[in-house]
Amino acid sequence: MAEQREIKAKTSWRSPRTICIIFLFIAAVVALMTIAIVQSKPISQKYKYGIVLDAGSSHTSVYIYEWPAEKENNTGMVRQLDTCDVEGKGISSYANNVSQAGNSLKKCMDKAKKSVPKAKHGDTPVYLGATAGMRLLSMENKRASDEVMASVERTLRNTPFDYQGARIISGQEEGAFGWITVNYLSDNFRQAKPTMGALDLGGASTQITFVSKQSSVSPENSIDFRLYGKDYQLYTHSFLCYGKDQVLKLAMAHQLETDEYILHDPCFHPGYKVNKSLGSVFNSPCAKTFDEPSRTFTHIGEGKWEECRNSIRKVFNFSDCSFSSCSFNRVYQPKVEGMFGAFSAYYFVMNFLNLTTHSLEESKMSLSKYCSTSWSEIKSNHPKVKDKYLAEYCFSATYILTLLEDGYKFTPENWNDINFIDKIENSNAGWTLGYMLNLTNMIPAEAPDTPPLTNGGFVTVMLFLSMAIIVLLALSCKFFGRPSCSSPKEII
Ligand SMILES: O=P(O)(O)OP(=O)(O)OP(=O)(O)OC[C@H]1O[C@@H](n2cnc3c(O)ncnc32)[C@H](O)[C@@H]1O
Ligand SMILES: [Ca+2]
Repeated sequence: MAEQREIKAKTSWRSPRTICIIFLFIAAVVALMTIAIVQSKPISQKYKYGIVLDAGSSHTSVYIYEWPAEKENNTGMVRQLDTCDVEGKGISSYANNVSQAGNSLKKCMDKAKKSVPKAKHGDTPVYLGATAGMRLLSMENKRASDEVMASVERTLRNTPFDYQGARIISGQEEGAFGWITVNYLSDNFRQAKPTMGALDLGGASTQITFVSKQSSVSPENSIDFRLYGKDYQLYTHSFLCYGKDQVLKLAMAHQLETDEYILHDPCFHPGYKVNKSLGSVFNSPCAKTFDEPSRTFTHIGEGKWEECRNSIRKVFNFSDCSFSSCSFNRVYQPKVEGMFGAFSAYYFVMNFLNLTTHSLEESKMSLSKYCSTSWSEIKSNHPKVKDKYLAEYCFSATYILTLLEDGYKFTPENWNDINFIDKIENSNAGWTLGYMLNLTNMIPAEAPDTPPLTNGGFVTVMLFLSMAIIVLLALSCKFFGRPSCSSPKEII
């Protein structure tokens, strides 16, 4: 009897050992469930979408972005899902045929309807930003510019997407959002890495944006951002009329001042000879208007690189500067610092000429040789490239080198800090992604909360707790000696 009582006392669930095991068991189960709830996010990946139309001076592109719905504040999460190049020229070319401006976008918007899942159409914001071509049109003819914008707005409102606006963005915004894009795609914000500057060369304007330690003496060139808990002071400037199409007009207009009938152009290949209308040069507010725009002149190539560079230098004013330092045209610019990403026409041109990894001196030598090559040889070497692009590569690359070296003051020593880039992680470098991230509040000023454990830590804790539960279960079986825990043989 006494022995039986002793066994009973030993196996009683009130014994300190049993209470301890039960307590540990409950604690382990509670801990396991709490961690699972806190750590786990919904496993099904729900995506969100956004569409931005880049209505540039030379053409319009539609960019469709995608990101996991529950991770929108994590940088590096938005990716470019699809793009569509609108057929024809930029929307500013529809000044005399405004209704076609909106119609020109329809094919690409139909493509966007296929890229974004139907159920998400209504929740997908669509934005249109117009750049330098429309800035010039609005200076020249405000009414035509308003009508073009109204026409594109009508088309976008007629899509199933969530229309959020169509506007002409400022040069400052264009520069700053290009900088946000390249640094977001390089994950420089979240990792607090040094940022890279952004160089954008369009058809009608060009932008330079970078973080400078020198405090800005010119408020219109300065933008402050707080991103992911870090302050950034940006220097930015957009030069209207210094995109590569407008600068070509400026350079030709300068040369036509001496002879209005024949233009012997050192920036075009020997053997190039084309009759052009004066209007094709003087039809922009960037170049003075001419009295007889329909009269023609003969454009003759000479292929002399040194002379080409000298003629391009004439479109810059390097002399007057009322600040401690200037780029050109009396615009303040601190010394360039750090790495740079150069995109759009910088990339198209330097990539075509295989100059993206050359030093400054090598680029000059190579370009000098290329410019002196005859037009017939150039054409036969590149039968598939558009004549307009092909004829202009010598001019465009000479302009790029002059802008970077004489304009922005890059030197042979820091030339290789410039990376000529098209895409980063499959997304195009350009202002559109930064614009959308800003309008959807997807880059927070402060760093967002991170999960309490890393994935590795989470798995380790879960494994440990699971093993603890199994051990506790085994122990409790042993101590209570309950039949359900015994082997089938023992039960029999
Ligand atoms: O920023 P803005 O000034 O409004 O102009 P854009 O947005 O239309 O300008 P892009 O960057 O699209 O293009 C810049 C220039 O490069 C030209 N371009 C585009 N693709 C090219 C290629 O493959 N080779 C040479 N030039 C090209 C284009 O015609 C423009 O003159
Ligand atoms: Ca552009």
